[in-house]
Amino acid sequence: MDICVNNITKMYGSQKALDDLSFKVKTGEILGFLGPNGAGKTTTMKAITCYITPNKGDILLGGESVNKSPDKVKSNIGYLPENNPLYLDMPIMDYLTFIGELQGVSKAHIPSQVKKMVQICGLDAEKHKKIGELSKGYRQRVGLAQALIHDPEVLILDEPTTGLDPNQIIEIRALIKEIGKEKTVILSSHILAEVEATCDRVLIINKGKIVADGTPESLRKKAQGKEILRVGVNIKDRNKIYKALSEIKEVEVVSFVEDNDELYEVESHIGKSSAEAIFKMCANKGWYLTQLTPVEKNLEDVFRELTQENKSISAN
Ligand SMILES: Nc1ncnc2c1ncn2[C@@H]1O[C@H](COP(=O)(O)OP(=O)(O)OP(=O)(O)O)[C@@H](O)[C@H]1O
Repeated sequence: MDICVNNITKMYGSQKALDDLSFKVKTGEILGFLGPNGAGKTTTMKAITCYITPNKGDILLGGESVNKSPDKVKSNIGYLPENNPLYLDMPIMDYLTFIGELQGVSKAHIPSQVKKMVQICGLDAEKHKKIGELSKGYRQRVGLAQALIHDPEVLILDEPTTGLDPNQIIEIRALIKEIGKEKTVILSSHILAEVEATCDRVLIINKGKIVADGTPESLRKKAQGKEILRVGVNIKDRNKIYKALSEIKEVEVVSFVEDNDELYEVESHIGKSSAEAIFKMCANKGWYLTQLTPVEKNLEDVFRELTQENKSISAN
């Protein structure tokens, strides 16, 4: 089921939490929603799930509007809110049955749906425990199970791995990827590795506006701009190498790499590549080239660049 967010603005008093925000998510996509604290991720998710009403704009889920048909929209959404609020005194099975009833699953189907969720979310070994007796990772699984109990087509997950240990994070990410094969998923995070590991596409939001949109790979490439090469030359006289590299016409900046007296970082002029000239120069001089590799910006650099300054890129 497609999601179309059309020009939504949300004000909290005089504060603009969302500023004319628009984006689309296609059926079957896992979209990572990234942004620093206060960027507007939770507000966007609450608007999609009809928990808040935007001051302007509309959101369509499979063509149904959050403004005109909120009940229809809600019936198609599974939501795991930030901090995963759960009834700690309830046993897992009772809790899932209760949520199934609230979500309008027919009485006849509730036992089989609960059983299915327990199986999909890997809760079988713990299913007779009270929620308060579970580890954080298992509580998160219960949160996912409650979001999925009515078999929604869209899943909205607000920071689903917050507070989990590294093993639990890997398990929950794998579970989300598996679920995402059949559902449209939006997942918010400020952990870059999370969206890289789980999502097909990334939206970066800052101050209520989209500042980047694309696959993790395409965003990295777009943000790359200039070629940066890591160059290794096995010659003791560093200044001699530095001077020779600096004199190559395609090269703009040469830097020493700390803690390694064989390595240099070479930045080319915009639109130029220095790799061939560096290779030829070393061959001509009889210098042994130990490394010539492009330095890739990672998503963390892209994120920092885009959320510190008012830049924006689209990699679609
Ligand atoms: N109920 C509210 N009343 C007033 N301001 C709010 C309310 N909810 C959110 N805000 C403000 O709206 C802005 C966006 O908040 P939001 O919670 O959507 O950000 P976020 O990207 O989810 O942040 P975080 O990563 O810290 O959870 C923030 O400046 C926040 O203080």
